[in-house]
Amino acid sequence: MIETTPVFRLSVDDHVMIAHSLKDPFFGPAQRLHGATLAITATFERQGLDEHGVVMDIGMATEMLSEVLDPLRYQNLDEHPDFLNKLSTTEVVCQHIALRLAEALPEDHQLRALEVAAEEHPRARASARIELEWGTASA
Ligand SMILES: Nc1nc2c(c(=O)[nH]1)N=C([C@H](O)[C@H](O)COP(=O)(O)OP(=O)(O)OP(=O)(O)O)CN2
Repeated sequence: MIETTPVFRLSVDDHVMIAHSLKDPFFGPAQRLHGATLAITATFERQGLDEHGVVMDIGMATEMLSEVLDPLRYQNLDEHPDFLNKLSTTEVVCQHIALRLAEALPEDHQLRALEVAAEEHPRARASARIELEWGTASA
């Protein structure tokens, strides 16, 4: 009989509309200013469940993701202070959201990782995963 405590994952979704330009010849026409609607999934991971039988409360996870996305909504990332002198690729946006979520977690979160995925269009997705150590994040 297998007795290992499972790793559980809870995911919540949201979306964010942004504009940006990717100022590197690598990106061809996307060097010009263009818009994107990113469908965001945040996944929280925990070994075992808490005393309520959950990874974390869905309402709390949904609210945290929404609050982290609020400063990005309808923004031109070329002008956003957190993306100055950065290429705001989907990967970099995922990293940014993941770090902000990690910072927003309560100190006693007991999670072991979180992951943020962004769907740029139905055929392209990127994600960033952060391993957590009880309140501290390592990228
Ligand atoms: N790994 C990534 N590659 C690209 C990203 C990204 O965020 N991560 N972003 C873009 C553009 O912002 C845009 O989403 C797509 O631009 P496009 O020129 O249409 O790029 P494609 O690679 O889809 O198509 P091409 O055949 O290269 O024109 C681009 N890449």
